[in-house]
Amino acid sequence: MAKVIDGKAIAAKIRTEISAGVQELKQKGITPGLAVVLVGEDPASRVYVSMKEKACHEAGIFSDEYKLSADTSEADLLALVDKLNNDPKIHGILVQLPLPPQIDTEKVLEAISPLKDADGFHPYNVGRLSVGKPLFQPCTPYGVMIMLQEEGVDLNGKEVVVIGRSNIVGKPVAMMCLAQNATVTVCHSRTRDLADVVRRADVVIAAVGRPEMVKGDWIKEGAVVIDVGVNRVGEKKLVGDVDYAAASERASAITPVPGGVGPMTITMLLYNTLESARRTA
Ligand SMILES: Nc1nc(=O)c2c([nH]1)NC[C@@H]1CN(c3ccc(C(=O)N[C@@H](CCC(=O)O)C(=O)O)cc3)C=[N+]21
Repeated sequence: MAKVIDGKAIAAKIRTEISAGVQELKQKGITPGLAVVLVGEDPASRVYVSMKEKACHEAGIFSDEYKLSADTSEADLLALVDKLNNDPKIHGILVQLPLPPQIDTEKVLEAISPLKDADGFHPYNVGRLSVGKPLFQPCTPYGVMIMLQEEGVDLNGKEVVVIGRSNIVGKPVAMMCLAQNATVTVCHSRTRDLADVVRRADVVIAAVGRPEMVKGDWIKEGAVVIDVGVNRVGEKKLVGDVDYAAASERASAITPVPGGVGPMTITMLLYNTLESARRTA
């Protein structure tokens, strides 16, 4: 039976360190500040935004929330981003995705100052990561790397298989694993014989967004399984991208959903905001 990697516990430990860092900075007269911008009424997004606000509050980080109506124009959103870029109280800016169709997402992400880009989605920060000189690293993949580190998983020379090639998780986590000398394979919907590719993996990182797509018999005996999926099935139930029960029979360690990668995502957002404030000090 696999060891359960307790994301909540790791997140709690790191949040304690972040709170201490925040207090230290406050003594120098700087309060880290995060601006979160939500456009529209998507109920899931609202939940995430309030979780971020609560987490900031607990860590002593100033948080400023902007809730804009679903019909907000691109120009109005760009004007708000510009205002936040120039606001000295704000060290991190996050524009919650997805954005409504009248707004060009790339344009907005590129308008955020790369020095306040707490999500790490600006092409400047994407480039910094891919040349091995990261400034802001995207929160979910960063959280995955911290979990592996906390579990004592050494990636040097290991086979990592990433399932999913999104800009938010798949691509950046592949870069991060490469930086730690893993042999990285990135799979996607066109990958042939996906099950066989996954069977090679010492570490599987599933980030496709399809409930329980990764089957237990795809997992090599003793592999580490990181499940980034957060799929709502039915009214309330949350499941990952991995068939957890079956995969646990073969893996040496596995992240649950919920309580795995999710809590780490918000933790790394707090961390990025703190680091950004430190850089201004
Ligand atoms: N610009 C931007 N940055 C984001 O980081 C971003 C975003 N847009 N849009 C939406 C997604 C989603 N996201 C999550 C954060 C925490 C949990 C989390 O803590 N989940 C808990 C469960 C929460 C529940 O029960 O719903 C868990 O997995 O244990 C999940 C998902 C950040 N996102």
